[in-house]
Amino acid sequence: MPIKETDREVILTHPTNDTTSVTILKYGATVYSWKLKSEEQLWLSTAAKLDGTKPVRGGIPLVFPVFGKNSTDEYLSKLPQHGLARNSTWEFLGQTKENPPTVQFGLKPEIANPELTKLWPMDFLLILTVELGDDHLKTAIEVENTSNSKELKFNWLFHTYFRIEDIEGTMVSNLAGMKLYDQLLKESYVDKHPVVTFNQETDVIYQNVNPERAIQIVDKGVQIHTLKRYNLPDTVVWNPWVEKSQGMADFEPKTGYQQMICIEPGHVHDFITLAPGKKWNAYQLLCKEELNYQAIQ
Ligand SMILES: O=P(O)(O)OC[C@H]1O[C@H](O)[C@H](O)[C@@H](O)[C@@H]1O
Repeated sequence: MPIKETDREVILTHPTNDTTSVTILKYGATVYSWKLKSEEQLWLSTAAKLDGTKPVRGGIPLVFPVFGKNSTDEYLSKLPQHGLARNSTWEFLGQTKENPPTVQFGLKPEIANPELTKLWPMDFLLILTVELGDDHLKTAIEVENTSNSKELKFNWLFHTYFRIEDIEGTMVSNLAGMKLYDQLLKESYVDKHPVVTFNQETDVIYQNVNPERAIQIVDKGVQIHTLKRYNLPDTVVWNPWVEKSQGMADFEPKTGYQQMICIEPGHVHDFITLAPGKKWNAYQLLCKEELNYQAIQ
């Protein structure tokens, strides 16, 4: 059976290769494992909570309707960091395609975390589509404003934790020349480095990253992950390094920062505003590709 549903999660196995699979927790509709030919592609903390008591530390948490902690909007400012989608149990809507196996999950205020919808009383419908290819994983989101009178203002982001061998031997390509906001320095500048490398805590938001650029994670000259995006202009690059990892109770092992890098495509630099009845769509596609330095023209 290519699709297995339990109370807690949904597992898709590729019909022509049973060593390729994806596991999605209903809590947060969080993809927490993606295996390609038996090899795990995503990082998951060994202390991650999978019981719905906390957002998952690892995999692909979904960030909506606000990225980070907002301090200006009347309602969004009341929500916890990264909003309510990752702390709500989504409804499994079933399978929509046999091959590549594709499933959908839905979230609306009636089933979302009631403590949080009380703070942000908006009408919305989210549909997450997860497609497991034999060589890719695509996660697509549709946001619908189901109100007939009020605008819907939101951010969206796929908080993707990639598994890597060694952060100090890792480079991220094709972000060169992009403007970024450094969340630690609280400063904006243009990144002129040909590739991003890591030797300390990193928390930056690249803005308006050309949609045709594939972001590649390169380990000692070898491409290990390629990330493509549709309708997601911003990209957050995050590694907590030593001290920040120490401070996160659900981040284990404490040396785990060496084996992970978050590359998070989203729309977070400003808000999307949807008129009543309108829909907005976006996706990320994770795959493997030849090295292609598009940033160096
Ligand atoms: O600890 P969390 O709420 O899951 O957030 C984890 C991280 O998410 C993003 O990458 C932000 O840019 C970081 O500032 C934040 O620390």
